[in-house]
Amino acid sequence: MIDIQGLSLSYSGRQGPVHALRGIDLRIQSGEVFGIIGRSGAGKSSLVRTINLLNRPTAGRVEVAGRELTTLTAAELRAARQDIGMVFQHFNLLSSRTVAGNVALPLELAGVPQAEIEARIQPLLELVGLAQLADRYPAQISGGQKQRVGIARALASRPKVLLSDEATSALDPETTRAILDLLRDVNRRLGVTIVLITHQMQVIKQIADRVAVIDGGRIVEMGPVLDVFTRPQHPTTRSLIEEILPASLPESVLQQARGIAAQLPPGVYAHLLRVSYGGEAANAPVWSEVASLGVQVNVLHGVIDEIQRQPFGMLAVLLCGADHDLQAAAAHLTTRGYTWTSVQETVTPPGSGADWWANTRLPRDPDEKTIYV
Ligand SMILES: Nc1ncnc2c1ncn2[C@@H]1O[C@H](COP(=O)(O)OP(=O)(O)OP(=O)(O)O)[C@@H](O)[C@H]1O
Repeated sequence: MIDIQGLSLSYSGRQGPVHALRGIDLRIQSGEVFGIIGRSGAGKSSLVRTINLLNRPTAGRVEVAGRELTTLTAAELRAARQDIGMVFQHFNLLSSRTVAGNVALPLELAGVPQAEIEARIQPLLELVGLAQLADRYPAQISGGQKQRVGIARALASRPKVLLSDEATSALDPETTRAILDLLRDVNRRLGVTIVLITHQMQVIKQIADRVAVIDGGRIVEMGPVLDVFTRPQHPTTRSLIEEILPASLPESVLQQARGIAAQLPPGVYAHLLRVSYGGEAANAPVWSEVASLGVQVNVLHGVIDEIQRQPFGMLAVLLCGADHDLQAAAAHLTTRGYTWTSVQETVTPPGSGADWWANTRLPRDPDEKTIYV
């Protein structure tokens, strides 16, 4: 549905050009909900505004619904944009028009006959749950309701693609969930492809099928959401996921781990792991299997949730056992499709010194210091 190749965009700034997009390649399938996430300034808005050519790229091509947009004349582009609806963070409603009047506006501008406009408006308002508020003005409705108007307006021209630029960033968490549910519903019922820009992993987790992580105008990681959550590869992705389970374990959890570790008999070691898993991997009775290897399991902290109706978990787990049993336990987690990293230094009991850890020979994750300590 969307095919982007070699897309670059530079703005002219006071101190020379600003390279907002640097060679983006992206293919989004028909019917997908595709999330694009990144920190402030990463290039998200630049990218989404280039997909409907509100920004004209410096280089590269943008194909939407089979049409290469950069080659179209102004009139052809206006026609092509009927296939692309857009939802904005701050709703962009006309305060002088009612809810129904706002939804009708793009159809009026496109010259759709009045009778057809009236026939289209009511089903749209019903779809977004605003059938009773058609005659209210924007000042008389809530933020969530305003965004519902924005979504109905974006759908009025029956687009194939809906671009959502931080559509929920101005809303509270509960309203955010409701609006994301609505977008999911629109995607399923109408088959509209949705491209969703956000800086929040929670948003991606709730609604997206696949996600691209953008950083410095480049896509640094891309994949199905569950894979990216359970096996993040890029530091930016990892830091965005920390929104779900923070990088620093609470001091109380570390104290608990230290307390347990301090009481272990000679020859028994403690190893604090941060473990993540998702999908099929959640079906196995992993912790009882690890326990049967002679390793004590203490789940100290974490989240268990779902992504795309599949189980997903991120846990801080203290494993205690003999050296070779700990190694077997870690290998077993890997076999079962769990990913893990060590949180070592933080649980070393005071006074035990380096030797205490030197005796545990679990392989160390090279990134461990940058992640979960
Ligand atoms: N009109 C402009 N002129 C010059 N530079 C711009 C312009 N718009 C954006 N930029 C710069 O381009 C880069 C990407 O900006 P963009 O707005 O796409 O990022 P973003 O990821 O959407 O950020 P945010 O979440 O803060 O909106 C930034 O360095 C920004 O300062």
